[in-house]
Amino acid sequence: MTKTTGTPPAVSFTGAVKTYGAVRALDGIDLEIMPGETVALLGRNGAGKSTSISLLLGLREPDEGTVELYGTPPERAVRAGRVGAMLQETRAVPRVTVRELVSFVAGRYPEPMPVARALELAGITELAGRRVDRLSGGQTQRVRFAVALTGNPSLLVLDEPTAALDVEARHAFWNAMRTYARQGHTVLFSTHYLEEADAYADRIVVIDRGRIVADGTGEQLRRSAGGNLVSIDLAGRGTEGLTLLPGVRSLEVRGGRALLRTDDSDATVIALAELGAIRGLEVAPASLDDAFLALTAHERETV
Ligand SMILES: Nc1ncnc2c1ncn2[C@@H]1O[C@H](COP(=O)(O)OP(=O)(O)OP(=O)(O)O)[C@@H](O)[C@H]1O
Repeated sequence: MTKTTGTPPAVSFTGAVKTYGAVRALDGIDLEIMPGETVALLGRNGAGKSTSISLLLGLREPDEGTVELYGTPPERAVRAGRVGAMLQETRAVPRVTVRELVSFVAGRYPEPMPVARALELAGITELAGRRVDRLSGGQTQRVRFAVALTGNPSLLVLDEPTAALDVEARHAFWNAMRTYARQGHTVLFSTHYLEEADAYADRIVVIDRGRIVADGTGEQLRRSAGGNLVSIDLAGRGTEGLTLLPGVRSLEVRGGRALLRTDDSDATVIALAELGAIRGLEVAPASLDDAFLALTAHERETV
C-alpha cells in the first residue's frame, strides 16, 4: 500500500503485545490502516480481535509496543471526537428514549451529524421515542450503531456488529456502513463471517492466536492459501502418491473423493491423467473458507 507523505495512518499497531495473566492475547501485532480504508479483522473465537479493538480505543494499554490513531495516542484521538465505536459488551442501559440517548452522545462531539440522520442510517427512526432499556437485542445493537455514527467520526470501529441482527437488519446495516465508508471515512470491523469480510471490506486482516497470519483482499487470501482444488473420484483406489504430484500442497479424502489443494492445477491434472487416475474430475478455485481454514489450521489441530 502506498502511503501519502505526511498523512499518518488512521490506525497503527507496532509490535503490540497484550497478555492477560498467562494468556498472550496479542503476540506482536504490526498493522497500519490508512484513512478511507474499510478493513475487516477476521478471526476465530479468542483470536484477539476484541483485544486489538480495546487497545486501539485506548481502553487497554499494550504490555509492549505502541498503538496510535492518526499519529497520536488513542485516548487523544477518542477525546477529540475522531473515533466512534460499537462494542460487544452490554453496559447498564439508561432509562431514556433512543432519541435522547443519541442526542446526548451527539452533543459530546465537535461536529456531530444531525440526530435524525444517525437514526435514519441505523434504521431506527421508528424507534426514536422508545425507551432504550425496553428494546430487543437486535434493536439495541442498531441503537449502538447510531451512537457510534452520530459523532460523525473519521474512524468507525465496530466489534462484531451484526452478531444479533436478523437477515434484513444485517443487510440494512451493511448498506449503512458502506454509505458511511464511501464518504471517505475509515472503518474497521471485526467478524467471524468470511462472507461479510469478503463482501464489505477493501482489505481483510486475518488474526489467529494473537498474530496476523494474512493481510490482503479476499482474492489475495484465496490465492495465498492455495489456488485451486482438484478433486477426483477414487473409485475404490488408494491415495498413494497423490501428495507427490506437481503443485499439490495437501490431500483430503471426502465421500470417496480425493480433494487436492494445488498451486498448479494444470500440472496436477496432467499428472493425474498420466497415472490414469482421472474419474469424475472437478477443478474449482479455493473458496475464502478454504483459505481461512488453511491459514488457521494449526489452531484446529490443537483444540
Ligand atoms: N479480561 C480477560 N482476562 C483474561 N483473558 C482474556 C480476557 N479477555 C480476553 N482474554 C483472552 O484473550 C484471548 C483473546 O481474546 P479476544 O476477546 O481478544 O478474542 P476475540 O478474537 O475477540 O474472540 P471472540 O470472537 O470470541 O470475541 C482469548 O484467549 C481470551 O480468552
